[in-house]
Amino acid sequence: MLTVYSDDHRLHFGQSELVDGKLQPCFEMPSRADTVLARVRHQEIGEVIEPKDFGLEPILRVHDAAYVAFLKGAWARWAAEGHSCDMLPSTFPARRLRRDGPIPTALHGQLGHYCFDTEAPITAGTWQAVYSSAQVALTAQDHMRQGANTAFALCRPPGHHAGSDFMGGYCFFNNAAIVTQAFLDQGAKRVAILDVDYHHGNGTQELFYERSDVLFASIHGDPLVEYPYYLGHADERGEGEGAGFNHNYPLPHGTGWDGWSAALDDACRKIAAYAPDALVISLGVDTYKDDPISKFKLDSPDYIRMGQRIAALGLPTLFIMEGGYAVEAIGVNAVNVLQGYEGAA
Ligand SMILES: NCCCNCCCCCC(O)(O)C(F)(F)F
Ligand SMILES: [Zn+2]
Repeated sequence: MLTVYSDDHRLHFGQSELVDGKLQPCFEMPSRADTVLARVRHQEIGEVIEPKDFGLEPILRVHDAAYVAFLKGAWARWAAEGHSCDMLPSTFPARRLRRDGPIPTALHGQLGHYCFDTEAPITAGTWQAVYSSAQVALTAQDHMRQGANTAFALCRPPGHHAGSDFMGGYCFFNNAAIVTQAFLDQGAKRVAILDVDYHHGNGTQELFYERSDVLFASIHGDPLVEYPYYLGHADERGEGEGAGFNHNYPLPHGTGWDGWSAALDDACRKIAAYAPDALVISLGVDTYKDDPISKFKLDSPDYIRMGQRIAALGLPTLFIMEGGYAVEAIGVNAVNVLQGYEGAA
């Protein structure tokens, strides 16, 4: 299996996230990608290549142009105002404030408009890192366009919380959505996205919620008790054209393989019935029992089983790296999925 990776990810290293009232070091750190890459190489799962540059166009097929322009120019404006620390929002358009009114011209006003939380710090290198992360995903997708049946996009920063015009939860560009749209633009009729990250892929859901050419299935911590809190319930089944093409599997804290895999089996049944031309996996491994910010109980052998069940669908499958914060185990767990998929584990 080909892996696509870019060293540009280390240009993004937020120094602080606001958690429990305190600025704390970011869990989403460069060593995450380094550890996965080391395991890819150690297990010799296949070639590792750098991304090609497909430009902004495929990104703009998913993300709002004003949002992309904001992201691209944000740091320079922040630095010009004399700041050198991470750029984080402090004011948001909550209910009954005008969310679709005039976008403020002030930097802080724009920042709150384009963020949904205080967990996507913009730094000097963030633009380059997120641009390259999207190119990593697009290069893996291009490998499949050329005939490969699978590929692994070792993306960092992750993407599944990012919507058309907002960032949050360590995410800026929705890599899984960008490659999904690329498959469709290249002639695919239907694409399924299976999000196995511990957190609901609210951004991915939002992007395809009213469409029937993308089926979205997500297995995640119940939003009643888990981030992102405000999307990811089982009654969210899609709207309009998209009704019936969105499947959420919210699960309680403490869920282990038995409960988790029951949801996986149901999601796989729905994906099989949908008969997509391609399957995109938002591969987060923060479902791991020792993950510092998550509360499921999967263990490393379970990730092999996860890969095996995904393989049983017999679909062209593109793996997109999302979350996972037990850095010592993220390599084994992510690559276990890939090796389970390939039957090599
Ligand atoms: N007290 C709640 C803290 C929640 N902090 C934000 C968690 C973000 C999770 C990001 C992720 O793992 O879903 C991604 F895949 F996008 F990286
Ligand atoms: Zn996550």
